[in-house]
Amino acid sequence: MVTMTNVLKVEAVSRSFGDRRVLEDVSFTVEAGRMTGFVGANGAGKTTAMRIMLGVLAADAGEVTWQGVPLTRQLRHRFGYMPEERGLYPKMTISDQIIYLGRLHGLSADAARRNTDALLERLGLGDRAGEQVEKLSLGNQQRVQIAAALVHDPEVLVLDEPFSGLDPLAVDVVVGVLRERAAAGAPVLFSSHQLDVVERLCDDLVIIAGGRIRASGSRTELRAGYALPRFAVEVDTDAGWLRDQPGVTLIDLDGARAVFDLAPGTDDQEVLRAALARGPVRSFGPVTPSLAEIFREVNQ
Ligand SMILES: Nc1ncnc2c1ncn2[C@@H]1O[C@H](COP(=O)(O)OP(=O)(O)OP(=O)(O)O)[C@@H](O)[C@H]1O
Repeated sequence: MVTMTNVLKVEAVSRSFGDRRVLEDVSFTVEAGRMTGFVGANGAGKTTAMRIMLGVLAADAGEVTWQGVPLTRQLRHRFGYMPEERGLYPKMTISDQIIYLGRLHGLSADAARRNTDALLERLGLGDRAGEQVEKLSLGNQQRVQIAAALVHDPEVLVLDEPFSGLDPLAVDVVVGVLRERAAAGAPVLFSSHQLDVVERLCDDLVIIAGGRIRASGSRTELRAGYALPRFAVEVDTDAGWLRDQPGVTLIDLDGARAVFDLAPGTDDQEVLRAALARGPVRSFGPVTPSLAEIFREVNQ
């Protein structure tokens, strides 16, 4: 059962490099059983925050807790971490490498082999298991990185750009694997620049810009919070009459389809009735902003 304390919590974390403040009072939570997308422009501070979460880098202030307990080396050992760049051993075979990492995390030889075989199979690398890592394409090396993060059945997953370099089919496979981990109760935090993937995948979102958290919460809440008073309508004939409709600002008109904003206090049903009075209405409703639109607004 997921309890309230089953969260990975970043609390008031700040970090500077020299006199440059890179993270400023950063707080957010990653809840068990949920996929949390961490998005921000280049240099926003995602990698720095993730490195602090994994103890690779110290915070100047603030702390990171798991189930209410400040992170220790021992606790972090039970985490799965995919850094932006992990040095894989180029000459080692893929399976030896993953087994080795599993053993490092305390798995028995049997368990390490079993998990490695299953993961490599799942990630589409089953028939490459005996090959050296350096012989793999970048995308396949990325799959090995994912196997490396997951081999010890971690309690918590923190993944920096797990989808970069993957083709769309590989993205789907990795999405499936991560969803399973979340469904089994792990909090999963992942950063990505592929907003379409984040939009499809995440339950919760954390948006960072210039080292500060600009928005966080469930994807549904965030989208609702940023919803503009914007509507789309599709009718059978030209929708140009909307120009003269009180309270309506036409944003886009494409023949029978139109997107428009409503002035505060204007009843959308009034506009619908006006449309119906002119003939059939095929669709009518508010436009929910995409993650890309929210992201642009936050970064303005
Ligand atoms: N070791 C370091 N020394 C000095 N500055 C650093 C160091 N690591 C990161 N920075 C700076 O901190 C800022 C945040 O970098 P970070 O890598 O966390 O961003 P990011 O959001 O992960 O970016 P990207 O999407 O490009 O990977 C950048 O301005 C970067 O130059």
